[in-house]
Amino acid sequence: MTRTEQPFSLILPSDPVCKTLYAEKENKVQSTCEVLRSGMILLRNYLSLSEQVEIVNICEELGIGPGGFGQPGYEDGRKLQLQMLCLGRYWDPQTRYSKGYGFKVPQIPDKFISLVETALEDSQSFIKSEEDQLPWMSPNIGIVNFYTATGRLGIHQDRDESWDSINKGSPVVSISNGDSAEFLYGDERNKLDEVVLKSGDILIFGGKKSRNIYHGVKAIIPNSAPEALLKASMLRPGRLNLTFRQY
Ligand SMILES: O=C(O)CCC(=O)C(=O)O
Ligand SMILES: [Fe+2]
Repeated sequence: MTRTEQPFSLILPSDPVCKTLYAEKENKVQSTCEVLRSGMILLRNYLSLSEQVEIVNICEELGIGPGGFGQPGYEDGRKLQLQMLCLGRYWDPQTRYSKGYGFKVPQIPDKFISLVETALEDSQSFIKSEEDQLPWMSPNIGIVNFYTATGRLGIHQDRDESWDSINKGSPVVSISNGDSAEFLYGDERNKLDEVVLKSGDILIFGGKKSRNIYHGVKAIIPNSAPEALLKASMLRPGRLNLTFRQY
């Protein structure tokens, strides 16, 4: 991964007093649980405003430090259209999972581990049929992506984890913050459904039927982030997505 010349900051310069005031004005929207397909669950509005602000702050702290955000790319110079921060293990499209190069990869903060585990527990208790049930996992790797308004992520499968993890359908847990994304998914690369992932949503996909789905981010919807989040966190325009898995 090429480290950007200047460390990449998620946050716009702001007045700290104003931040606190907005963070206190919490207005939690009702969350819902939706089965998109067998093994694919969307927890809508799952995160409160203060949880979203905390996620931005934790990612900012890790992201501007050593081993922080960078724009990963290929040997031929092509780059992914996003800024990436790896947790637990380094990943880039060229070398896949590796130890990284000359910097320590930050560990997944405990806050994120417990958030992922709670979301997975909630999904498991929502799923009634044995056949559609999601296997348990405790995350040890995470990827944080920041997309600006022109950011996107090509259609791919998540298949760089261990054979054991993929084979048992260990779920991927994806947390969205900031601007919404048009997210594509399906069994075939050329036949995809679309769902809009919004700030505070958690998407989970796993099990035999959905762990290997093709998916990608078609587009970011500009100016769609909740105003309260922007005011409370000073997150720059764009989308912050965190995905967690067990290696
Ligand atoms: O940003 C997203 O919603 C998807 C991220 C993703 O697919 C990945 O990191 O593998
Ligand atoms: Fe992915």
